[in-house]
Amino acid sequence: MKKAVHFGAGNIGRGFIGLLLNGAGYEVVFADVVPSLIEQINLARSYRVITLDAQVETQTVRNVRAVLLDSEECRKEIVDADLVTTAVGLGNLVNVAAIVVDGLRLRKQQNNDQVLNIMACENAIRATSTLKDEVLSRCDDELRNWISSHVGFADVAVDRIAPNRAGHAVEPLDSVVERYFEWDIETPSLKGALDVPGATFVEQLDPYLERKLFILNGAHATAAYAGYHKKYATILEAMNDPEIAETVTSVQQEAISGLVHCYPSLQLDALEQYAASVRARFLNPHIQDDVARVGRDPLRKLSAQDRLVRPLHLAHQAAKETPGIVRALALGFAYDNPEDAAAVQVQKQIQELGIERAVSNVTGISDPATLRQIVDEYQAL
Ligand SMILES: NC(=O)C1=CN([C@@H]2O[C@H](COP(=O)(O)OP(=O)(O)OC[C@H]3O[C@@H](n4cnc5c(N)ncnc54)[C@H](O)[C@@H]3O)[C@@H](O)[C@H]2O)C=CC1
Ligand SMILES: O=P(O)(O)OC[C@H]1O[C@](O)(CO)[C@@H](O)[C@@H]1O
Repeated sequence: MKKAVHFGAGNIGRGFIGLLLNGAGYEVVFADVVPSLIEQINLARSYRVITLDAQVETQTVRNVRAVLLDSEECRKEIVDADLVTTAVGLGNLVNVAAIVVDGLRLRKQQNNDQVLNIMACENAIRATSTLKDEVLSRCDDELRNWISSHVGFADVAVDRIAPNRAGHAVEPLDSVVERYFEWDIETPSLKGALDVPGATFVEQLDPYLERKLFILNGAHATAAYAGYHKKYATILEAMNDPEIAETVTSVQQEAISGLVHCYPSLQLDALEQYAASVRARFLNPHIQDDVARVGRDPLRKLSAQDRLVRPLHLAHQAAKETPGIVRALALGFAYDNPEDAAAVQVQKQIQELGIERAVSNVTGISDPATLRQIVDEYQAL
């Protein structure tokens, strides 16, 4: 049986990646940093994935095990794995990289000729490439050369909303998801054959990845920050507010104008259909998704290469105005949730540096006119 080591046994790890890999015939070994989660998985050896929809569907993922991230067991699991995947949060990839390097060193020592593919399923531009850089920076030349001929690092886009479990899950390991899913895998970087039923294999990932990150995640973050501003607890409540729904639609339209300009392979009609389907997914009445989950870590979400600032630049390249994204960014800077450590850091910057310098620091935006628009919008909130 093929074996996958998946780092991060959280919402998307269990509810999407683990589920699909199990369906593709892999034994899935989860690696996580939470000992109680490891114990629960090893005790149950299975878990449920519940689809939140008009017709609730419950699937059981069997034949799973778990190991602690920083353990000998975890390093050894990499020696004979066919696949390594992650869904740990972009900032945690550095910790995964350190363990993966140790595992690859062991794999090389044991003369394992079998090729391995690695995919980081994080919401970010080319997260696998980020992981690859972290891995290679920790290797000597010999290991680096071996890796280049034996290990494929394929960038991916993952599209499925796995909301907070609270309010939905019954059993401790239940994972809850929406019905829709898309997993796009960039083929040229793969080593050997990879067959995951349900995944989409593409030659060039960027259009797929940016379409998803901007039209879904950028719009979702907008709904979260606008919802928080109006004191709504969930995305559903926020999206039922016509003013917020209008801002979300504007953000999507501005992102689309930049995407069609940048990627001729993307068709306007198809993008508009995708955007409408995304708004319908946000309005799924069976999902209570907290604005705090969707808006989490604004320091990352408001940064230069992420879901709001990058589409803003693409739209500007297409000579389009961006009032929707400007408002979304202003709302992001107004997200002063004291329970979110990154939001607290953003607020600290605003207090210490003033709003204009904080916006420029966090977003990397240097154009004075754009900065002015964001600051004016923030001050008018
Ligand atoms: N929830 C969702 O709908 C989707 C999430 N993603 C991405 O997947 C990643 C994870 O998101 P969620 O599953 O929602 O978060 P989560 O918080 O539910 O799960 C993350 C898991 O990773 C574990 N973890 C943290 N650092 C680790 C490390 N160094 N090694 C191993 N495990 C570690 C945590 O203990 C937790 O169990 C994020 O990058 C997110 O952007 C992507 C698509 C959909
Ligand atoms: O996981 P992140 O990057 O913090 O952002 C949350 C986003 O990711 C998702 O959980 C899945 O794409 C969305 O529901 C939400 O927009």
